[in-house]
Amino acid sequence: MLRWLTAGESHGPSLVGILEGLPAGVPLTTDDVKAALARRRLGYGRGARMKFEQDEVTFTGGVRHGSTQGGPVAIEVGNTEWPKWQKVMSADPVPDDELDGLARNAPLTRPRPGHADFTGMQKYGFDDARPVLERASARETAARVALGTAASNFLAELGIEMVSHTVAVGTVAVPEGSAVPRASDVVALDADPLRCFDRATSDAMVAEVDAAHKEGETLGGVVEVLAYNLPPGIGSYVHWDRRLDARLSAALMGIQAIKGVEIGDGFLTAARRGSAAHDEILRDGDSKAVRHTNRAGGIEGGMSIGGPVRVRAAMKPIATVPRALRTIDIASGEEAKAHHQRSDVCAVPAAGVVAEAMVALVLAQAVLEKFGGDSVKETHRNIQEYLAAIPESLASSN
Ligand SMILES: Cc1cc2nc3c(=O)[nH]c(=O)nc-3n(C[C@H](O)[C@H](O)[C@H](O)COP(=O)(O)O)c2cc1C
Ligand SMILES: C=C(O[C@@H]1CC(C(=O)O)=C[C@@H](OP(=O)(O)O)[C@H]1O)C(=O)O
Repeated sequence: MLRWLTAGESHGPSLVGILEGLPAGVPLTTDDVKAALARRRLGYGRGARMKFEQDEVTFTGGVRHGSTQGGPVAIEVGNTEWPKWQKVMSADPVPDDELDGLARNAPLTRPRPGHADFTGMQKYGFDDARPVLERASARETAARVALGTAASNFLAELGIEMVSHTVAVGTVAVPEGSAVPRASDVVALDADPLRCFDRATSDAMVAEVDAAHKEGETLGGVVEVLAYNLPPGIGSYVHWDRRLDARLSAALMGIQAIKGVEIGDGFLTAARRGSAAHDEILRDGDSKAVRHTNRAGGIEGGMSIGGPVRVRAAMKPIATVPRALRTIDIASGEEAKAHHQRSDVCAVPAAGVVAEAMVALVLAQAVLEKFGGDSVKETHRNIQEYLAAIPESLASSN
């Protein structure tokens, strides 16, 4: 079974990700991971930290000469800002006189509504929000994107390709029925300030971010991930926790600040009449079955149907609002304004890259469950055999 785990704090020396269960023979290099991490730093509206901080990538296991070996893949994402945080975040005890007067070490006692600060302090018994926010921070998503690179390289070897894009920022959304990107559009998407596929909407999104920034506000939005060429039958209808839609939803909801997930047309479908809600099964000429619509987002009965998988995730606005929200100062017991030093105005484009990584991990896991394989070649062979064994009467072309 493919499984993964991350460790590390926002201002620690590094984040670490471990991915276990990936077959041997997946092409994977330091540059691949660096490129993916650079994409996660993109996006109009991100804070200063994205510019001065760098991710340093080191493989510490599982990869040799640019190819996975079958053992756990371990990736370390070092943080170039570590020297500034060494004392504050030291694993070993630091003498009081060395910490005294360090601004970075001042206790954070005004928890931010919308972040993990307050309840994290209650739960772990801290009187300072620092240890909570260090792990709750979405900096952790750098480790997930690093692992997602390995998963998407595996999927690419099987012909499965992915792309993500921004479909809404605040109240600005791409028009209903707009064209969706293909994997080959990634370069153009990454060059867009909001990673939006629609030029006019992207311009309006930039204006929305500028307006929010000026007013001391923050923004959320919606991202979409598409996966092409997934064989039919990935996932299962037999148990709730093996359904592909359930697993994708959990993975996307597990990203910091994601508050809603849609599979295909999702909530829109709920308002439709049945005759306009599904994807009819038609004949492609005289041969294969084909769908001319993709309302279901490529998933029926908890299984991929062979068409593009399409999922959306809704992100709430950033919790560190410059126009700080009311809270309680835990030290004084008085009402106060929540702490704010700096923050992203909008991190929706970055969330799209993270969502793509999470979808890649779940799809790689589900593909391996169905097809197995200790080498990519074996997985590939198993997929080919499965597809070849589907009787002509059931063959589909998308
Ligand atoms: C890519 C990304 C960047 C984020 N940047 C910030 C930020 O700069 N400031 C902030 O307060 N929250 C930021 N967040 C959101 C917090 O991590 C999130 O609000 C926090 O985990 C609480 O959300 P939850 O209730 O969903 O866990 C970011 C989230 C993501 C996915
Ligand atoms: C560091 C990253 O994102 C951070 C996620 C984050 C949060 O609260 O989630 C808060 C910000 O950090 P800080 O409060 O130190 O400015 C973001 O910069 C990153 O994505 O690499």
